Amino acid sequence: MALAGTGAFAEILDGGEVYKYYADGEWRASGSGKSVPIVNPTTRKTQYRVQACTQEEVNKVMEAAKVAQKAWARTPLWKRAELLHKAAAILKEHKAPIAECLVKEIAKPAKDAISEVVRSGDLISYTAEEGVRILGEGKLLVSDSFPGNERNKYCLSSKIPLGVVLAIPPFNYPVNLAVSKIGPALIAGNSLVLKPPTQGAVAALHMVHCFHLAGFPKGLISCVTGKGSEIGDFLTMHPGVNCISFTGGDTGIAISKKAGMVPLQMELGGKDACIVLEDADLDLVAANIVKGGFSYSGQRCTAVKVVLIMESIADAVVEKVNAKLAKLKVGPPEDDSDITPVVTESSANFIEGLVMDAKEKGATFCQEYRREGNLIWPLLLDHVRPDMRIAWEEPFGPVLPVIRINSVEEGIHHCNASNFGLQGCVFTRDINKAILISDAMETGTVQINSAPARGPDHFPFQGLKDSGIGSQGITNSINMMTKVKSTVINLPSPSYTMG
Ligand SMILES: NC(=O)C1=CN([C@@H]2O[C@H](COP(=O)(O)OP(=O)(O)OC[C@H]3O[C@@H](n4cnc5c(N)ncnc54)[C@H](OP(=O)(O)O)[C@@H]3O)[C@@H](O)[C@H]2O)C=CC1
Ligand SMILES: O=C(O)[C@H](O)COP(=O)(O)O
Repeated sequence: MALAGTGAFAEILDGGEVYKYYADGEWRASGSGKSVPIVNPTTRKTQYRVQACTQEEVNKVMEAAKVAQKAWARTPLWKRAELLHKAAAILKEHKAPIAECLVKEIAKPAKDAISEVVRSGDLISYTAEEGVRILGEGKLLVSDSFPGNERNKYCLSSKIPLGVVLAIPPFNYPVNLAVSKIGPALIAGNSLVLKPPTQGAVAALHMVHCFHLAGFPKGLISCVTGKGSEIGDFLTMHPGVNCISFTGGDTGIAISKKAGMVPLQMELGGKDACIVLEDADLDLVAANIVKGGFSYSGQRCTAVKVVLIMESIADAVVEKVNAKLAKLKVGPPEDDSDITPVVTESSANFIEGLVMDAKEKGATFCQEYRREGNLIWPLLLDHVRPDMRIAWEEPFGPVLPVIRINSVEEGIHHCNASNFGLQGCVFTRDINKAILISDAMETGTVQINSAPARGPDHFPFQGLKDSGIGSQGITNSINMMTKVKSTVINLPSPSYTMG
């Protein structure tokens, strides 16, 4: 049942073929007269079209954002939170049409699509509450805590907004990884310009409309569409931008080199390692390798991307994983398949390249390699060696390499030799060993006895090395979208309270 672009969302399409972009509180067609096709990964046919916005339209959006932010900064915290709660409720109320967009644009399984929207509403509400708390207090410092000073100065320090935040989320969570930036930016008193991924842009436009329906001030939130390769640099290098929050691949590394003197929040690629010790619960390991490595067809930055398993238990675990992989449902996202088509043909081709390289170099194929269009059947590659590309590169697909190790040190070495440092996980019944290994792994997060995951969304989430800059997670995102202001009261003479 076609839900996208109808009912409450009809004005985004406005009876046309091309979804409009959002600026100054209204839906607009771009003056470029051009549009960007969004190809359905399952049918490989154009599903939707969005505006190819112009640089002039970006300039106007930035000007409006700057003006709107000044008024928004004078909006009481409770009022900001109230509007965010309203947007969250509207988002959850309309989860069906937004989930339909996720199914059609990024082939997200229907149930996962619904849960992404609900999770996003919960994230917005949690952010509203957290923001009221942490932004509702500051610090008072007295001068005499520093040697040689009397108590004749009071310093009041508080967190104030940065200005205009540019948010750029990736295709695989175009709603959740957008609101994970939008919520913190708004509660902190900033305005927000969103450039959604092309694949996922219509889901993002529907999400933006929920903020529109909630009644946010005109110009405070904008959403410009267009290929990142065409409009991206103009956005990230725009003088009107005071902060960039980006989630995606190594594009983020290039952006960090081009951006001006602005705070950057970068959540980039990952090669999350799963280290399995001999005393691990092998059924737990197998379940987490399958869930961690193959959910959403491996298209998660926190997916398990390499298994480093002690030789003595490798056969047993590989057998258990293969048995579970055989039971996964492979097909279209509408049928709630476990494995659905990857997002683009170029992504499928990249994955195939890694598989063929592994084949040439002698990896053991636990399943026949099978691909139909963008649909790739789950594939476990055993006896992978470090000279194979898949030992190091991020397939972002349902293909998982297993490297057999003979010592924990070997596993830690491989994990730390990666350019990535997002998450990792270790399976063992010995908590002391787990802590030692966690401390040794150069990653932002280590999961003990579970697969890597960003959620729940209030946990700090950060990438080291090429996996990112700064930290996400609701509290850390709110804080990084503020700066500190100090106001010092100077007394004519020292004054001490007598107690
Ligand atoms: N660390 C994390 O939390 C996450 C990391 N990722 C990583 O992202 C990658 C897959 O996501 P994907 O969307 O393909 O990543 P990309 O880096 O290709 O794109 C991310 C976003 O950047 C935009 N973009 C592209 N080029 C530019 C540019 N020059 N300037 C500004 N923005 C630009 C894209 O727009 P457009 O779509 O129009 O090109 C998209 O909105 C994987 O490497 C994955 O590991 C994904 C999710 C979460
Ligand atoms: O980047 C991703 O792919 C998401 O951040 C993963 O989120 P999740 O681990 O909660 O699915």
